[in-house]
Amino acid sequence: MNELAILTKAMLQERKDIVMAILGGFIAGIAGVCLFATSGYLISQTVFAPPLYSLIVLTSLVKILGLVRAAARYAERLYTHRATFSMLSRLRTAFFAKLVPLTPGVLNQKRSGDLLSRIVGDIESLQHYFLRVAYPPVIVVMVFLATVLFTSAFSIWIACLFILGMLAAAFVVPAIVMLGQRKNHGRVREQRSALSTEVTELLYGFRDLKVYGQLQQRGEQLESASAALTAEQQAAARHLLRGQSLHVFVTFLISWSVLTLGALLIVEGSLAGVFLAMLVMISQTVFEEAAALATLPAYKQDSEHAAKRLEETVRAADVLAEQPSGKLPAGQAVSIELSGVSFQYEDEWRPALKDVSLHIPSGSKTAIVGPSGSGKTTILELLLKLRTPAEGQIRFNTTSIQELDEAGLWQAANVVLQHSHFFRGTLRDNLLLKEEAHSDEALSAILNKVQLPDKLLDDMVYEKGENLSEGEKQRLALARVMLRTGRLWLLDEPTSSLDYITEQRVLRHLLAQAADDTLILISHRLTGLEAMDQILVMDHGQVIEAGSYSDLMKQKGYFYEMKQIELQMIEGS
Ligand SMILES: Nc1ncnc2c1ncn2[C@@H]1O[C@H](COP(=O)(O)OP(=O)(O)OP(=O)(O)O)[C@@H](O)[C@H]1O
Repeated sequence: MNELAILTKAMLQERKDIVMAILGGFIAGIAGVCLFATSGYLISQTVFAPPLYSLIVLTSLVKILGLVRAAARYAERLYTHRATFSMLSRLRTAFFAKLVPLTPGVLNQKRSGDLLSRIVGDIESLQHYFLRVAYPPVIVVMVFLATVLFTSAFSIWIACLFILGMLAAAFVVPAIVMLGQRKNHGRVREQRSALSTEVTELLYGFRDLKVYGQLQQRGEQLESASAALTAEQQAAARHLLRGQSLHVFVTFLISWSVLTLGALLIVEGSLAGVFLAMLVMISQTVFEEAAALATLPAYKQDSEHAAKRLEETVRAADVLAEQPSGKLPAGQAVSIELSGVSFQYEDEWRPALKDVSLHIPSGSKTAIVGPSGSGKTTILELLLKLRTPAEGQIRFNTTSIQELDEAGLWQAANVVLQHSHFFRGTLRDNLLLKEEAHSDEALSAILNKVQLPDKLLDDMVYEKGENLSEGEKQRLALARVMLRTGRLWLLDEPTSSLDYITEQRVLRHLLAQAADDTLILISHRLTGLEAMDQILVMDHGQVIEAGSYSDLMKQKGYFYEMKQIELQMIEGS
């Protein structure tokens, strides 16, 4: 199956362990059959009061076979599990490698809880494919053929009975299980996604839900999702149990049939009575090996469904697989040109950007201002190749953005997005996200520049920066970016939560560092923009005014109006 190609590839990569596992499984299976056959024969032999040495040989054989079986089973378990865990780790890595390039797109379409459940649950389900789908039939066939060959030496009829029993165990029982499985196909997985989604939403929105008095209602929703998952899991477990019981029933049916047929053959004189117990014991052991076949279709369907969902999640990655190799010139400031750029978000009725053309000279400082929703952030996202324009061209120097490798672009840009993420760890860990080498002195100097002199590098930061104020988060994000050496700065409202004085101090250091670099600053506030070479004013996805601060003030257009309103508000407050 197409969806399982990645799994088959992972299995091939573990072929050494798989061969060892098959060898161990075969030896354990055959040793088990021989052990019970010998025990049966030993029991029958004792009736004839055989010489002591033959009893000693038989009991020793039983002991040796017991040991061999245990050792081979241990080896089988060791190698199958080692292969499974290595495959799981390969699958996770392969899935993440495909997921990372398309993360912005995937996150738009999928709820994060669903994505989490796919990453964790579905990949884990794939471990069953090797352990419970691909591997058991190989062992069953090998052990069974050897057993049938051995049995046929005593009675061809009993060998035929074994074949009949195996057909029932390998095809009829799994087919019955499969029929039942169709009914609850994928329901456990869907319920797990639903629960995971509820949990993440509750965790992310805990504070807001509490403040708005919605916590109880959400808690009840979570409980009902949990109960639904438990019910589906119980139904699936009951179904598997029914399959296993059916298999045990077939095993006993065959054992009784062997006993009856054997008795008839003994009466007929075509089978020596001393072998009857041996054949009955063999029938019980050889079908024990085939128990895994009863649940095989259920696991097969489950693995295929998991593989399909994972494939759906990363399908777009194949489209994006070919990455251009162009790079921004290292150590040089770049110019940026947008000509006739339009962009519309999926499922949105109006474009976020309409025919935007602008030029940003290399080494210049540009501010983009405009009302909320006017398309400022969208421009940055297009420049970072997080989104692709529907129309128009974007060029860095003379190179089209389509020819640039996105990783190289991110490497060359110093970016602060509207919401920076903070991880649980020390302040130092959060500053050195890229594992760049910076001394503690350099880190402390940066903390001073962003007006956080009281913070210590060993201070703990909680998950998502819970113990930091919004202003502190913004200053730490700026400190992070100021530790980088890129010559292109893309800053999306990096100081919106700072008071005016702190903002001006931080921006002064930042502009000094970026003196010769190309810098784009998105700003809601219009204060301090005198230092910018040009200001682009946006409204409804278009650049409606462009020029230096003094030009725009002289024009007395939209920017001038906005400035007057801001001044009135400052005076009024
Ligand atoms: N992920 C998205 N999916 C769909 N529409 C979006 C998405 N992000 C933004 N938009 C829409 O695109 C338009 C431009 O948004 P954008 O974030 O670029 O504006 P902005 O000027 O940066 O706003 P703000 O100043 O509030 O950050 C808005 O109408 C917004 O609703």
